[in-house]
Amino acid sequence: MDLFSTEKQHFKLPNAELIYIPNFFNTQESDNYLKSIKAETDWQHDNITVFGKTYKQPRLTALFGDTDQPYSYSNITMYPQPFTSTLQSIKDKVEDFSEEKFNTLLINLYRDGNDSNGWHADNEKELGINPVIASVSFGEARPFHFKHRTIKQERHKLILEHASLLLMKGEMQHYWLHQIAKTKKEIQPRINLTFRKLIKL
Ligand SMILES: O=C(O)CCC(=O)C(=O)O
Ligand SMILES: [Fe+2]
Repeated sequence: MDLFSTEKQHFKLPNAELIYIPNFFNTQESDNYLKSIKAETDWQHDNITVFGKTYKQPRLTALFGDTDQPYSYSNITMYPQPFTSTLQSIKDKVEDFSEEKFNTLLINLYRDGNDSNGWHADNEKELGINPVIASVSFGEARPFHFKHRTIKQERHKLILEHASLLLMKGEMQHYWLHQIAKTKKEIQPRINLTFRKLIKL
């Protein structure tokens, strides 16, 4: 099922709340953000270990934070860099809209259709119970697939367009998995920023 339309969308799903805002930023500023974040970020290309085998992660990443608290997922530990003024101004706008405070930002760079992000939930302990995650997209539109862990007919996709904001809320990270799949299409790079709030455990 395709839930997408061009209007601001508020989806009330079983065990999740999703809010999608196309054109949260204007096109011109988003074009500039895409270029400057891509060029100015010190990208990492980490190894991940899945079922005992080690691979290069199929995308580049970077972590930014207000604190020096590291963030660990899939056997990777990332150490934050301080927010740049560009990233801080994006964060301010996302915080104003969402009425949430974030202290950590994970950025993904999907260089082309071979880059992806496999099925997972953002359910690390340091995100707390029912985290709000704010996800900003610049560049090539990519489908965001999400599926309920136990209600098998609950499988959806949302196209995350250039300049958009997606808020994931409620119990989403407990009951749902999400992914960005590979594609054979010739596509341009995409940058995704996920703002998170890490708590001290
Ligand atoms: O690229 C996206 O839209 C999703 C990124 C994501 O799920 C993550 O970094 O945890
Ligand atoms: Fe995620």
